[in-house]
This record gives sequence, C-alpha cells and structure tokens, in this order.
Amino acid sequence: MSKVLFLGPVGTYSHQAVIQQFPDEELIPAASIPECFERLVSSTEMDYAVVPLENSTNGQVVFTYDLFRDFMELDQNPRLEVVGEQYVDIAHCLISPVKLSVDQLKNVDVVYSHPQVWGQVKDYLTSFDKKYGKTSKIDCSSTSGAVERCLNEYEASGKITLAIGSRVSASLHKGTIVDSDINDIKGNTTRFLVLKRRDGFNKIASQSLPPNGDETKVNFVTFVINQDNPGSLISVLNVLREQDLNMCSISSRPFHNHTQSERKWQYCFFIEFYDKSDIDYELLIESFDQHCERWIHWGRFYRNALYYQIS
Ligand SMILES: O=C(O)C(=O)Cc1ccccc1
Repeated sequence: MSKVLFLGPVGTYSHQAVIQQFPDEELIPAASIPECFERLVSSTEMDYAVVPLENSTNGQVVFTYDLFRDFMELDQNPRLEVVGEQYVDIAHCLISPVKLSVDQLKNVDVVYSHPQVWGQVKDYLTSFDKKYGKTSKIDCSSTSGAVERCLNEYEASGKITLAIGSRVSASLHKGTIVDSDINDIKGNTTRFLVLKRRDGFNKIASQSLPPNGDETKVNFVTFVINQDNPGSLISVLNVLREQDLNMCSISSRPFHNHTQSERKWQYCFFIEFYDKSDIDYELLIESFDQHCERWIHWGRFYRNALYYQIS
C-alpha cells in the first residue's frame, strides 16, 4: 500500500483531492504544504504527496509555487516530480461551534480559515461584516484546521468564533453550518498536483500516473533567466514555438538569486505546455540550457479530464 501525504487534517479540500487520486492507499495528514514536500523528499517511507497549486477564483496557491522555486534554487537535482493532477470543487461553508442566534453572531469577532480562502469569499465577508459587525480574519494552516481550532477554542474557553471550510470539515469536527455555498464565484475549483519522489535525476522527468481517459500530457517547467539580456524570456518561449508546443499556463513568483540576494524584482517563471509525440527532448534540453540561468522539468503527467469541467 502506498503512503500519500496531504495537507491535513482530515476534511481539507486536499483530503478530498487525495481520496480522488488514491482511494485505496494510506493517507497521511501533514501540518503544512512545506511539510508535504519535505517529508516526501526526506523519507523513503513516503511515496506521494498531493498539494494545492491554484484556484480558479484567486489564482496561485503561492506557498506551493514558492516551494517549487526554492527546491529549484537549492538543488539542481530536486528529488521530486509531478506525476498527476486533481481538481476539487470548492464549496465553502461558514461554520460555528454551536447553533447561534443573530445576537450571538453580532458578538463574533474572529473568523478562521486558510489564507487562500479570503480572496474566494471577499464579497461574502464584506456583507457579513456590514450586517453583524467587523470580524478579524485569522490565517490557519488549512480550512479543516481552522474548523478544528474554532471547535477546540469553544470547548476550552466557551469563546465563540467562526471558521470557513467544507461541509465535510464541519461534520468531521462536529461544527454547525451557519451558511453554505458562500464562495463569491460559483464553479470555484482548486487544482492539485500529485508529487512523487524522483529516484535518480534525469533532465526530463519521465514517470506519470496512468491516464484517466484523457491521453493529453502536460509538461511542467520552472526557470529563471538573465533579466539583463533583452529578449531572454522570449528566447525561452520561442523554444516552445520552434517545436510547435502549445503553452497552457504561465506565471511567475519573486526570485532572490542567492548570488545577488540584495537585488530586487527578479522572477521565477512557471510554464506548462502540452506534450507531442515528436518532441525533440534533446533539443529542448539544449535550448533551455542555452537560454535559462537554471530550469527544472518537474514532470509530464496526464491531463485530468476534470480540467474540462465547465462549471
Ligand atoms: O485548507 C484546505 O482545505 C486545503 O486543501 C488548501 C485549500 C484552501 C482553500 C481552497 C482550496 C484548497
């Protein structure tokens, strides 16, 4: 049986993603996204990890992007590869420890959740604060961890706070749902990546989980360029055009080159592009070597059919 790390505790959206991917394996809750990366790389006991990457409402889960960046910066041969992806519909609920009257709601001054949530319920919380009074938003390591903290605080001190998480997290932690489906944008979906320890290093990560009906494969690459060379980013993207490779995502995160740490406004780029049967990977490696200060090919994995879900 494989051991699979996920952002816990049980009831997180990551928990749902890992159940979708590995319904019959041993699921191991981690306290944070960095812990998922670190335990997978450092412990031969662990086989996979499932981490949130981006959300359809408010984009990057920056903690995960920054971990890919840092692993690339610290280790030219990071022992990790991306072998799959999952998609989870996000349906946030406002959760309390007990059933609350309107007056009790007016006395609540704290709401707990994962930082990624605030951008997904901004309008909802603005109108909530107008109706019931200003609340402080407190970050927790996960949505279900936020619900757990809300219930534990009530048990320990009787203080009534609120949390935002899934309906499952309310059930598992015996919370009460005050309001449901509170996302500002319907069809809110989070994309997760499935990580595997990379045994030995090859410039092109080759393993992937079996296809799920969609035979399209996606390549995931991070790179940094010499930003003082005009056209350096175009030169890298031209590598894809020259081989008629279709890019399906591009994003960036701040990058602090360890040799120029005092320099600001440098970027690490993240691109994904679709596979083709006739990719000349030797040429791709040569071109990335030529135009990038450093780069890592994290994986070639099958596109999950849920990617195409329209709402
Ligand atoms: O905290 C969770 O439930 C997670 O899995 C991270 C997350 C948080 C908010 C939306 C999607 C995933």
